[in-house]
Amino acid sequence: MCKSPLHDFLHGLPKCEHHVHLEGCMSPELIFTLAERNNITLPDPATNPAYGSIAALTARYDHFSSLDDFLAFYFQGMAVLMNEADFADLAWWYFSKAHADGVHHAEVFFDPQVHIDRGIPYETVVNGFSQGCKRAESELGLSTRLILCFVRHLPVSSAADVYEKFISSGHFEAGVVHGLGWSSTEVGPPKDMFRAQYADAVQKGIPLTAHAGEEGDPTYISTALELGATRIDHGIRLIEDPELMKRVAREGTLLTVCPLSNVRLRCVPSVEHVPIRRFLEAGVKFSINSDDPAYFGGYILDNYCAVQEAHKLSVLEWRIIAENSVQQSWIEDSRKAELLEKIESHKVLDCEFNEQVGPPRMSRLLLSTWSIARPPNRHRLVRYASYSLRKAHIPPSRSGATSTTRTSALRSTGLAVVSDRRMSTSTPHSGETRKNSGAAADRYKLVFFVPTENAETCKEAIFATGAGSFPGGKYTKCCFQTIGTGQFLPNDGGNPAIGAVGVVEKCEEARIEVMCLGREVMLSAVDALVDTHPYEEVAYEVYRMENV
Ligand SMILES: Nc1ncnc2[nH]cnc12
Ligand SMILES: [Zn+2]
Repeated sequence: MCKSPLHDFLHGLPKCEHHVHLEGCMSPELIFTLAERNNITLPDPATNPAYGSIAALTARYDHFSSLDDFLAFYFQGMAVLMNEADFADLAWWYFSKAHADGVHHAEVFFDPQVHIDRGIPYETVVNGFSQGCKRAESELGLSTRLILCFVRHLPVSSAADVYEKFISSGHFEAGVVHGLGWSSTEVGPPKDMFRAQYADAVQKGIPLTAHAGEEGDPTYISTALELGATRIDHGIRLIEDPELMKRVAREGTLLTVCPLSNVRLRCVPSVEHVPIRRFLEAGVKFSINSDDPAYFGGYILDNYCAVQEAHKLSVLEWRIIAENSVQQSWIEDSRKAELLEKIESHKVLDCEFNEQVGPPRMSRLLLSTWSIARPPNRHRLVRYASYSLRKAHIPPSRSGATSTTRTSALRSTGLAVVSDRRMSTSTPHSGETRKNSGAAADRYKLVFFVPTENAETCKEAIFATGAGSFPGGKYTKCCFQTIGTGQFLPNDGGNPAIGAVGVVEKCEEARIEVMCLGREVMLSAVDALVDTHPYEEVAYEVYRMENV
C-alpha cells in the first residue's frame, strides 16, 4: 500500500483498464506450476539461470534492460499455456485481481500469433480467454473487451493469417473480440507493417489501437494514427513532438499509459519522468494501466499509487483521469453512463484524507483539462461542488456526514451559472440568469466558445472591462485558450454567421477561460462578449469560484 493520503480514494475510484496483456499476468509461480502440469520443459538453468527457481525468475524481472529483453521472458512464460482451461484461468485470475483493485471495465490484449506459432489453435486461445471474460462479467459485474494484438516480431504473413481467422470466425460481429491492436518489438520492423490489415479493419468499423511511442520516437505514433488507430498504447514519447501532441489533444485520442512498465523497461528512469503533468497540461487524455503486471511489479492500483506518489495529483485531477478513461472506453453509452455515475458517487468526503491543493494548480487543471471530458452539465456542476467542499476544509470527523449535511454544504457553495445561448434561447443573456446566481461572491470564471478568427477581438473587448486582471494590476490580459471543434445545426428562423440553415456546421473554435474579479466586471465582460461575438447565439458559461 502506498503512503499517499489518497490511497483509499484511489483504491475505491472506479477504474477502467485499457492496457493489460493477459499473457503478461503469468506470475513466475504460475509459469512453474503450468510447466509441470502441462509437461513443458522450461529453459535449462545451466544456460539461463533465471529459470533455476521461482525466486530467481522473480529476481530477474527486476533487471530488464529493454523491451526486447523483457519480451524474451514474456514469450517464454506464455509457452506453458496449452488448454482452453489454462487461458480461461489466467483471464479469471487477472479479472479477480483487477476487480479487487477497483476496476469496473477492462479491455485486455492477447497475442494469438505467438500461440498459433507453437501449435495452439486460434479457437483454443479465444475460447479460453472469452470464457474468462464471461465469468468476470457474470460473477464480478465487470464489463470486458478482448483486443487481438498483432505482434511486430513475426512476419506480416503471420498477422495476415490470424486476421483471416479472426474475420472468418465472425468473432467481431459476435462481440467475442472487440478490436485490434499491435504490440511487441517496436523499433526495427517497418512502422506501418500492418497497413493492409488496418485498412481492411477500418472499412469494417473495427476499433483499432497500437503500441507506439514506448521506445520508438513520435513517428511511430503518427504512423499508427495514419493507419487508423484511434488510441495509442504507451505514447509517452509524444511529448517530443509538440505539434503531434496538440493534434492528439485536439482529437481526443486516448493514450494508455503504463508507468511501472515504463520504468521496468527503462523507457524512463522513474515514474516522475512519465509525462503525466505534461499530458494533463496539454489536455491529452490518458488512462493509467498495468501492461504486464506479473512482470513489472504491480497491478493497476499499484500504478495509480506510483503516479500519486510521484506526481501528487489532486482529487479533481484523478476524477478527470477516471472520467476520461470511461469516455474513451470501447463500450456502449449506457455502460459509460453507469460508470460515470459510479465515479460521481465516489465522494471525496467518504475518504479520510487531508491533501491540500492550492488554487493555482486547480485553475490550471480546470483550464487545461476540464474541457476534455465534457460530461453533461450535471456532472460538471457536481465536480465543482466536490472541489468546493474540499476547499471548505470540512474536517475528517465529518467524513460520515449525512446526505443532508452534504446537500446543504453543496448549496452553500452557490455554484455555477451555466448559459448556452447558442444551444438554448431559453436562458437569455439578461436579468434572470444574473439574479438567480446567488449571493455576492467576488471571483467568477467566464468560459466562452468563439471561432478562432474572432477570438482576439472578443478577448480584447473582455479585457477592456477589467476581466483577466489580477489585483494590483501586475498581471492583465490573462486567459487560457484551447482549440477544438464547435458544431451546430442552424434551423428555420436561424441567421447563422457561419454555415447555412439545414446543414450541420463544424468549425474550429477556441474555448477561452477568463477570471473576473467582482460581479460587475463579470457582467460587463459578458456584455462585451455578446457585443463582439459574431454568432447570433453565443455559447458561454459563468462559474462562481470559491475564495480561498
Ligand atoms: N510493453 C509492451 N510493449 C510492447 N509489446 C508488449 N507486449 C507485452 N508487453 C508489451
Ligand atoms: Zn503493452
